[in-house]
Amino acid sequence: MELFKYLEAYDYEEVHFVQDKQSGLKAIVAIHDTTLGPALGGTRMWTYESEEAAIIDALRLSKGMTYKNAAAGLNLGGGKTVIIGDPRKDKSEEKFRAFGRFIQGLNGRYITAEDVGTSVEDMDIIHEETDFVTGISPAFGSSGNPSPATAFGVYRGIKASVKEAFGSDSLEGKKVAVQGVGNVAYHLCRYLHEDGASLIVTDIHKDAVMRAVNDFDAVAVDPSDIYSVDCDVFSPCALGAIINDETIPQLKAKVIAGSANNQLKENKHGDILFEMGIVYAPDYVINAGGVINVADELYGYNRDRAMKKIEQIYNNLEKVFAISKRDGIPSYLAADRMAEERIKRIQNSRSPFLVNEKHILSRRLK
Ligand SMILES: NC(=O)C1=CN([C@@H]2O[C@H](COP(=O)(O)OP(=O)(O)OC[C@H]3O[C@@H](n4cnc5c(N)ncnc54)[C@H](O)[C@@H]3O)[C@@H](O)[C@H]2O)C=CC1
Ligand SMILES: CC(C)CC(=O)C(=O)O
Repeated sequence: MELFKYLEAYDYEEVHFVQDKQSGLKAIVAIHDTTLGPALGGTRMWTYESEEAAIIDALRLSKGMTYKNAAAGLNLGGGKTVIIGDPRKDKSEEKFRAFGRFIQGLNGRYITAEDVGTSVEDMDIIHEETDFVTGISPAFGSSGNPSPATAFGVYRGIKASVKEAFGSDSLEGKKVAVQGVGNVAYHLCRYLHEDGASLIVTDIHKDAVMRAVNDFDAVAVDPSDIYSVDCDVFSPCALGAIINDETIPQLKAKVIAGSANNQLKENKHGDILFEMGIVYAPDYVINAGGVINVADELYGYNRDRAMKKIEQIYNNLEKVFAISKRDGIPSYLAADRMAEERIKRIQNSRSPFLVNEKHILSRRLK
C-alpha cells in the first residue's frame, strides 16, 4: 500500500506506529482530522490477518470517527487505535501502560476509549499513564462502559428509520434480525423487546445467542442465514463490510440499522440500497451514542445530559433522510454532506482545543 498517497487522498493528519519490545505492544494510532477538536475514538484490539489489514482498519475507523463526531454535534475530531493481538490471550498491564504513555506523549491531540476487544478495566490501566482516556470506571467520576449508551442510540435510530420506511415509529409487531449479540446488541435487544418487537438473532458464540433467546424470547438462526430471514429491520451489530455483493441480494428487510462500524463494504453498496428503496441508517450516525456518552466526561460526566443528547440520534437521522430526499442522494452520502458542512461551518471560528487557554481535559490535571 502506498501509505502517503492514501493519507494525502483522504486528508489524514497523522499515523503513528507504536511498538514496545518489553510488553510486546504493537499499535497503530491514526488521527484523521482535528478541525473540530482533539481526536476522540476507541482502541480496538483484534487479530488481523496482516499488518496491512490492521493499518487499513485504523485508517477507515479513524476517518469514520471524524464524520461520527461532526454529525453528532461534538466539538471533537476523529481518531482511532488498533492494537494487534488476541484480546482473549494477549492483554497485559504492561501493554496498556505502554500504550497509555504513548497517548500522553501526544499531549491531548488524541483521546481514547473502548472499542471491540477492549474494556473498562483496560481503560483504567491506560489511565494510570495518561489523562487522555475516557470510558474509565464510574468510580473515577467517569462514564464506564459505553455499550449501553450506544445501544440506546441505536434503538432511537431504529425507530427513526422504521418511521421513514413505514410511516410510524412503532416497533410493535416488527421483526428485527440482529447480527451479533455482544456488548451493544444485548442491550439493544432489551430495548427492542420491551417496545414490542420480535427478535431473530445470531452470533458465532452460542452462549451469546442463548442469552438473547432466554432473556428476550428471540429466535436463533445460523450466522449464514441472518441476511435472508424474513424481517422488517436488519440490524448489523458485529463487524463491518457486511453489506456487499453477496449479502444484498439475500436481504428481505426494508430497513438496515445497527451498531457496526463501516457496514458498507464499498460506497456502491449504499447506492444499490438506495436504488432498491431500502432505508439505510448510516452507521456513524446511528452508533454515535457511545462516543456522545464518553465525550460528556470532558465536561464532568452527567448521565442525564448525555442520554438527552443520545436521544437526538432520532432527529439526526431524520435530518439525514431529509437531505437524502432533498438532494436525491443515498443516505450515506447525505450523512457525509451533513458532517462535512458542519466541519466547514465551524472551521476557523474558534480554537476548540482550548478553553481559557487550557486543554479541555486540564481540569483533570490539577
Ligand atoms: N461498544 C460500543 O459502544 C460501540 C460499538 N460499535 C460497533 O458495534 C459493533 C459491536 O460492538 P460491541 O458490541 O462492542 O462488540 P462485541 O465484540 O461485544 O460484540 C460483537 C458480537 O458479534 C459477534 N460476531 C462477530 N462476528 C460475527 C459474525 N460473523 N456473525 C455473527 N456474530 C458475529 C461476536 O461473537 C460478538 O458477540 C462493532 O462493529 C463496534 O465497532 C460502534 C460504536 C460504539
Ligand atoms: C467510545 C467509543 C464507543 C467510540 C468509538 O470508537 C466508536 O464510536 O466507534
